[in-house]
Amino acid sequence: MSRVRELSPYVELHREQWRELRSSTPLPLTADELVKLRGLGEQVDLAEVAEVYLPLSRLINLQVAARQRLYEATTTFLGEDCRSTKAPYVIGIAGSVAVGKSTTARILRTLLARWPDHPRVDLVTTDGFLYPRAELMRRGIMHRKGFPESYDRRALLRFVTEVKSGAERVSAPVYSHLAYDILPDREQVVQQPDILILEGLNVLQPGPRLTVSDLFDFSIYVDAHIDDIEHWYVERFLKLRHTAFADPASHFHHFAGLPDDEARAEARHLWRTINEPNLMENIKPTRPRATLVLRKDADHTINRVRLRKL
Ligand SMILES: Nc1ncnc2c1ncn2[C@@H]1O[C@H](COP(=O)(O)OP(=O)(O)O)[C@@H](O)[C@H]1O
Ligand SMILES: CC(C)(COP(=O)(O)O)[C@@H](O)C(=O)NCCC(=O)O
Repeated sequence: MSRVRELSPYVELHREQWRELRSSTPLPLTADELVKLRGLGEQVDLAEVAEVYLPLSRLINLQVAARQRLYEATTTFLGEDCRSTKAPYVIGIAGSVAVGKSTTARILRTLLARWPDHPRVDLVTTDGFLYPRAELMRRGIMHRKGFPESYDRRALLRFVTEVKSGAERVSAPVYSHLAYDILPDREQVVQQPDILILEGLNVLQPGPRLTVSDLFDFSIYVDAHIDDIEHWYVERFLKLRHTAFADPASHFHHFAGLPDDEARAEARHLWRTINEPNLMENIKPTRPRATLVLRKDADHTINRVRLRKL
C-alpha cells in the first residue's frame, strides 16, 4: 500500500503542511479588498488567503518562469526569436456550480497580478461561450445549461488558442445571469496578458480533438462533498431572492417573492435535475486531470490540497 502511495503522481497535503510552503511570500491583500472578491455565501478569510492561496501563488509564480524557459527552448529549436513572442501562461479553474470557483479565480487573479514578473492577469469565465438563449432553444437544450453541449466549444478553443498565441487583441462574448442570456452588444477584450485564468464548469473536459484543457499550463479543481455543494446552492438561491432576483429585470424575478419552503423546493429541483447530473456525469470525472485540487469542508474552509507533481 505504502509503495503504491509512493508511486502516485499526486501528493496530498493537509492545510498545516501546505501553509508552510508559503515560504516568505508576502500577503498583498487587505480584509476590505477580500470582501469585494468574495462571492455570495462564500466564507474565505485572510487566514485562508495566507495559508492556502499564498503557497499556490508562489507555486504558480515559480512555474510561470519555468514554463517560459521551456517555451524558449522550443522557439530556439525552431530558429525563432523568443524575445518577440511570449506565450501567456494559462490556468483553468473547474468545479461544480456553487462550489465557489469564481471566488477562487478572483482571489488568485489578484494575488498573481501583484507579482512584479506577471502583473497582467486576465480572468475570463466560460459562461460567455454558452450558446445564446435562442440557440439553446433551437437545439432543445435550454434545460442543459452548463452541460458541455450548451457551449460553443469551437469558439472557446479559438479564443484560448489566439490568446496563447500572443494575438494583440482577442474578444470573448459576455453572459449575464440577469438577462439569462449572452449580451449581444458586449465583449470582454483580452490583450496579451502575462497570465490568463479561464474559469468554468467544464474547462477540464477531454475531447476527441484538441480542447482548451490541452492549452492549460496549470489547472485547479475546486472540490467539496456533493451534499455540501447542494446545501450551498440552495442557501445561495434563498439569498439571491433578496439580491439578484429582486431586480425586476432578472430572468428569475418571479422567484423573488417565494416563501422559504417553496424557494427551497425550487432550488432543490434545479439542483437535482440540472446541476447535480452535470456534476456527476461531466465535471467530477475531470478531477483527476487537475494539477491541484482544493478540497473544501462543509463550512467552506479549504483544509486539504492535492497536487499533481508528475
Ligand atoms: N441566477 C443567478 N443570478 C445572479 N447571479 C448568479 C446566479 N447564479 C449564480 N450567480 C453568480 O454567478 C457566479 C458563478 O456561479 P457558479 O457558476 O455557481 O459558480 P461558483 O459558485 O463555483 O463560482 C457566482 O458569483 C454566483 O453568485
Ligand atoms: C452560467 C452557468 C452555466 C456557469 O457557467 P460557467 O462560467 O461555469 O461556464 C451556471 O452558473 C448556471 O447558471 N447554470 C444553470 C442552472 C442553474 O442556474 O442552476
